[in-house]
Amino acid sequence: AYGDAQLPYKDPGLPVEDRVRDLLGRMTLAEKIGQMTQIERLVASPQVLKDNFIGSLLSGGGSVPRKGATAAEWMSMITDFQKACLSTRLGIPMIYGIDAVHGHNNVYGATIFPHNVALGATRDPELVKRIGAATALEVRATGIQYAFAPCIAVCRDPRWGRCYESYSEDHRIVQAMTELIPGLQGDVPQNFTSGMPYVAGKNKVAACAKHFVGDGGTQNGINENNTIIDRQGLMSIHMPAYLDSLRKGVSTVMISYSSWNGFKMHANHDLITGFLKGRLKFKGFTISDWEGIDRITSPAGANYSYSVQAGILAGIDMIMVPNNYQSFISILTGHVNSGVIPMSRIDDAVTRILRVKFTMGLFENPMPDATLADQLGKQEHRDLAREAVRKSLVLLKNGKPGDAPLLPLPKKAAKILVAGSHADNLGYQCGGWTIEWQGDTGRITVGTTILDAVKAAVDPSTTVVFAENPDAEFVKNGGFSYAIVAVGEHPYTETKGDSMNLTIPDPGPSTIQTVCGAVRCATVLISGRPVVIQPFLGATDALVAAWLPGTEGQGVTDVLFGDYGFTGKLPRTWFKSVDQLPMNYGDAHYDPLFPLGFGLTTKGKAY
Ligand SMILES: O=[N+]([O-])c1ccc(O[C@@H]2O[C@@H](CO)[C@H](O)[C@H](S[C@@H]3O[C@H](CO)[C@@H](O)[C@H](O)[C@H]3O)[C@@H]2O)cc1
Repeated sequence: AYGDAQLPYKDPGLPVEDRVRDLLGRMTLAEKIGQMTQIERLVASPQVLKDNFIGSLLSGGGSVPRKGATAAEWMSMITDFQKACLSTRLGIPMIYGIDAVHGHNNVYGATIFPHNVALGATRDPELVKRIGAATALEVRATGIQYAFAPCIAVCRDPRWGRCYESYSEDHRIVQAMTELIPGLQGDVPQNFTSGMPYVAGKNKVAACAKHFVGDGGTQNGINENNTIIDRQGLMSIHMPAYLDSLRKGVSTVMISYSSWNGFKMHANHDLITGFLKGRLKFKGFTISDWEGIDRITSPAGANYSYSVQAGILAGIDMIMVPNNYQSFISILTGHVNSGVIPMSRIDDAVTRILRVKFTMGLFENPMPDATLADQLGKQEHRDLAREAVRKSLVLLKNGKPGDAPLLPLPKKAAKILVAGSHADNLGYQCGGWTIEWQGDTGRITVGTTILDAVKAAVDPSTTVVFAENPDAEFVKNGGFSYAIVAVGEHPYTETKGDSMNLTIPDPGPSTIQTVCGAVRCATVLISGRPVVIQPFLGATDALVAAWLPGTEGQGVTDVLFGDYGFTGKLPRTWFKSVDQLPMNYGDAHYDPLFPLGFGLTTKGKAY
């Protein structure tokens, strides 16, 4: 065999397309299919990667080398897998993907940024770009080169369990927030051709616009369900952000579990091949969702042979299997050998995958860069997250009718009460997709709770009392100058978050009634979406929609105490009743409690 130097595909001086063509021409069918196969780390081993020529791995939600694993331990895992892939005949490096959807959220000690709904409330694309850049560094701190972000769903019904992963009900806001892509990947160069993949090197990561297309439009917000809308509606609401993503060089597009008018997206050749690849000229690679092709049939997996055929022929290039890779590989091999799937489809998929790997420099820098390990949870990133929290909070009420505004609160007071289930719970304030797939309760990682932040913010002479759910006597007799009450939703992810009533769990509402019935109070609502608030809206003096702020709770107190003013604007309509849903800005029956764009302001010392 040639030495490395003589292998054209290994020559970084050659144009990417020449390297792709040379390498593709050398590959066996097994090596090609291996590149199209993404497996979960839990079923991977160096031997499995070598034997099957696997081209990609992932961590599903919560899938970590060890609970609390350090950056070094992550890098060590990636290094072992990569060495195996590089030891194969052609030495094609693997790409490792993970859901870094609000920071590097699977990883202990990572900065956890506010979820997308909060970022939509900031109306600040430049901030989102900076978040992307910080996230890329923290992902690279673990040796990982690929993030399954941004989710550019346009959530049209807050009953959807993933609505907090959507920047807004307004596609224009979602389009603006695709700035996360150049943050993650780097800015595309001059004379860039829309649709080509782009990643600016080893401090950046490949991004993934998801979930193509119409994931946020399912009926009644039922996860993975059916988006019933005409073509004009699909193209005007759910598609625009994909055009922005392609113009910004997004390297991959993940296909949605949902259906469009009863037709599974994972089997939709017209939209994947005809529109995304044909009309929009997308040249990166498409990737299925987790068991996405299995779920083409009902029940899932009922006919995996058909699932493989339909998904690959629709134009999906990489399959997030993620576990039964032997079955996937043997069935796909059979389909090619029998002519059910033409080699040209396989070559198109592998061409796209190799194009991304060559473009991002993976052949030149396949291994983790240990010098980036200290980027994980870096204070500079936490400060950025704190800024994002400040800018995301939406002030819905500030003082009862006839009363003076309550906010900003004085830092100097004799004694204040902090109450509520979400006041001292880092897991609750981070929400789903944090450390565990479904999120968790308690001090799950490094961060600052709202209570921690209040204690740090107030004057040293101010006594801070915490009571999670105090009784009326306690509050009445406590001599408190005012109270801060933090309550809201418990963490959820995907289907587990689907809700038909959108109420917050007890004792949230009663905690508000009890505390605010006895002392002037500011309620901080932790939720992934608008929820039912009428039961306590009259009782509270002030009400702040804080969404899912993440680890940097000081962003909340920065605006509560007036160091900064409230500037956030609702990225979603706040309904009066769930019976109105779906109800979005522009609907004929639009009759909100608070409209899209609503947000009271206060003056802060800083601005
Ligand atoms: O054993 N069970 O009970 C069980 C239940 C549900 C499962 O379903 C699975 O659960 C999660 C387990 O990690 C997976 O993340 C996905 S979700 C999918 O994952 C991608 C990769 O993480 C993300 O980029 C996408 O944005 C997201 O839509 C799937 O729904 C799996 C197992």
